[in-house]
Amino acid sequence: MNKKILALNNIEVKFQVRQKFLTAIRNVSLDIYDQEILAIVGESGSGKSVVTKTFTGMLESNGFISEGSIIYYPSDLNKENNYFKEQVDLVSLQKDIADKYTIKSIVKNTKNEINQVKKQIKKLSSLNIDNINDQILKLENKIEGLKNKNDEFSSNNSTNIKISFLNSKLKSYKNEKKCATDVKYWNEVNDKYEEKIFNLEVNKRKIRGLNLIDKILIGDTINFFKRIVSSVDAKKISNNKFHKVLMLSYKINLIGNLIKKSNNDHFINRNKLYLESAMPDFYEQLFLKDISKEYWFDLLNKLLEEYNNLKDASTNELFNKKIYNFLDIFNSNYYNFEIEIMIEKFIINLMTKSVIDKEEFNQIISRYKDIKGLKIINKLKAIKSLRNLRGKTISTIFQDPMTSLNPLLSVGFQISEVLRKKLKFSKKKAKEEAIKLLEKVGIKDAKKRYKNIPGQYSGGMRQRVVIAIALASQPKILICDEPTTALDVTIQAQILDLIKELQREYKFTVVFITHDLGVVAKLADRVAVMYAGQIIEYGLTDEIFHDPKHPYTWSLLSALPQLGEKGKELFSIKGAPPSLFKKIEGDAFSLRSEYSLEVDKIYEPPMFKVSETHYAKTWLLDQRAPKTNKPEMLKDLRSKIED
Ligand SMILES: Nc1ncnc2c1ncn2[C@@H]1O[C@H](COP(=O)(O)OP(=O)(O)OP(=O)(O)O)[C@@H](O)[C@H]1O
Repeated sequence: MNKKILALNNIEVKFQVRQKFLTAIRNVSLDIYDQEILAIVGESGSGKSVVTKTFTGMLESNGFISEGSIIYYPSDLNKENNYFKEQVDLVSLQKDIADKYTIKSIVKNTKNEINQVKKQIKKLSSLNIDNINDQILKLENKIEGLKNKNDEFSSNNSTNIKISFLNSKLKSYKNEKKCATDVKYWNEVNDKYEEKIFNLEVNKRKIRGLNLIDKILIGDTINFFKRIVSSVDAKKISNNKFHKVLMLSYKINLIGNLIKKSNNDHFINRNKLYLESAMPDFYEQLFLKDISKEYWFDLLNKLLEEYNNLKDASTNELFNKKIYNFLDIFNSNYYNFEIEIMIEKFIINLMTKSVIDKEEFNQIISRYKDIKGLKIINKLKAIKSLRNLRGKTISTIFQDPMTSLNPLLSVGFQISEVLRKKLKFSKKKAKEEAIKLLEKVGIKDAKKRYKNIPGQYSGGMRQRVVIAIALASQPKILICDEPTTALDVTIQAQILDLIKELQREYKFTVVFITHDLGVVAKLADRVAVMYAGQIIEYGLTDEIFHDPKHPYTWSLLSALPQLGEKGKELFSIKGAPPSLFKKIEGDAFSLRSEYSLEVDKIYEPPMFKVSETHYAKTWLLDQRAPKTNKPEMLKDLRSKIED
C-alpha cells in the first residue's frame, strides 16, 4: 500500500433542514492512499457525495461536521504544490466557517440535551419505590412467561425481540430501584450525569467558539506568558509584583465566578488540588457555603482595591493592560472552557512550583492550537485556506459537465484561465499548455477547437474538457462524482479509460463515486460500500467481488445488469433505507435483509476484520452467528461480468 495522504476518523455530518437535523453520514473512518483509485459505491442518498464534500470543504452551508477529524498529510513536504506545509486537521479549519444559524441551532440543541439530563437527575432523585417494585414484579412475570430456548443469534424470532425489549425495561427499573435505595450508588450516578452536563457545556462552548476580539486577546495573553516563561526564573517571580498581581487577579476571578454562580462548582472541583496547595486559607473559605454574598462582595472589593494599588504603583502600563485583558477573557461568555481550565492550571503551577515547566507550557499552547486553530483568526481567512486547498490539491469532476463549464466562454479560454491563475503562467504559455491538455484528453484538432464554446462540443467531449480543466490545477486527488452517468455506454468506457490512463501518467489519487459496480470492477483498486450514511464494507476490489461479506454488498452485486437472465426481472433490493432524521438502532440494513439476525435489531455491529485490507460491518461475521454463504448467483462473479 502507498503512503496515506488523507484520513477520515469517525466523521459525522449533519444537515439542518428547517428546525430538524438529519445525520447524513455517521462513524465514517476511511484512509485514502497516494496514487490509488478508490471507489465509493452505494444507493442514491447513502452519503457518497457528502463524504467527499467533507474533505473538499464543499458542504452546503446548512451542513456541518459534528464529530471527528480529517487529517490531511502533505505528500511531499518540500513540494511547492502542497498547500499545507504541515499536517492539518481540516475539521478545525471548517469549524470556523460554519454557518451562524447552524451554530445557533447546535447550541440550542445542546442546551436542550443539558435540560434533559437535568430532568433525568430530578426524576431519579424523587422516585416512588413502591411503584418501581410493582413494575419490576410485573415485568419479571411477563418475561418468565415468554422465555424459550432460542438464543439471540437464532433467526427471526419475534418472542426474542419481545424478551430483549422487556429485559431492557426491567434493567432500567432495577437501576431506578438502586438509585432510590442505595445512597452511594445514587451519588455515583449523579456524578456521572454532572460529568455529562459538564462535557456538553464544554462542547457548547467549543462550537460557539471565540469571537475575533477574544482570539486576539488570547493570542496576546499567550504570547505574554510565553515571554515570561522564556525570560524569568520562577524563583524571582515568587516575590515580585507579577506574582502578586496574578494571585490577586486569580482570586478576583474566582470570587466573580462564585458571585455569578456560573459553573462555579465544577470550576472549583476541578481545581481543588491546585487551590488547596496554592491558597490554603482562601480554599477553606470557598467551601464555607453559608458565607453570604455580602461577604464575597466585601472581599472582592478589598482585593480589587489592593489590585488597583498595585497597578497604580506600577510604571509598566503595558503589563497592566495585559492583566486586564486576561481578566476580561476570563469573564467573557465566549471563553473556551477547556482552555480556561488549562490556563488556570498553568498559573497555579507558576505560583506554586519553584521552576516553570516549559514542556508543560508548550503542551498547553499546542493543545490550545489544536482546539482553536489559532492560525486562522477569521472567517475570510478560513474560507481562503480551504479554497486554496481545493484548487491546488483536490479537483472534482461532476456528473453534468455543464455545471463546471461556462457556456459563453471558449473552452480554451476556460482551461488557460486556470493555468494562469493557479500556476501563474503567461498568456502565451497558458495557451500552449491548454492545447496540450486538450490533446491529452483526446480532443482531435485541439488547436482549432480551442476557440469553440462548450455548446459546439458533444457530451462526451465536454466531459473531456472538464477533465482537462481539473488536470490544469495539477491535483493530488481527483474526485469523480458519477462522471459517466450522463453518457452513453461506449463514451462511458472511453472516459473511464482516459481517467485511468491519466492517473497512471500524473500519479494522482482518484476517488470515484458511483452506484454502478460494473464500472468499479473495471477501474478501482479499492472499494468502500456505503449504506444509510455508513461505510459497511471496504476492501480491495478483488476482495469485494470474490469474497463479499455484507448482505448489502451481496444485494448490490446481485443487481448487476450482467447477472440478469433473459425473461427474468433483474434483482432489486426491496424496501427503502431508514430515515436519516431518526436515530438508527442496530444494523441499518437489517429490515431489508433476508439474512438478518435478532441481534441486528438491537445492537449495531462493529467492523469485523476479514483480512488486513478487508473489513465488514455485519454480525454474520461474529463467531456465534450461523454460517451463511453469499448467494449462489455471486459465485465466479468476475468471469460473469467480464464476459
Ligand atoms: N444540503 C443538504 N441539505 C439537506 N440534506 C442533504 C444535503 N446534502 C445531502 N443531504 C442528504 O444527505 C444524504 C446523503 O447525500 P449524498 O448526496 O451524499 O448521497 P449520494 O450517496 O451521493 O447519493 P446520489 O447518488 O443520489 O448523489 C441524503 O439523504 C441527502 O438527502
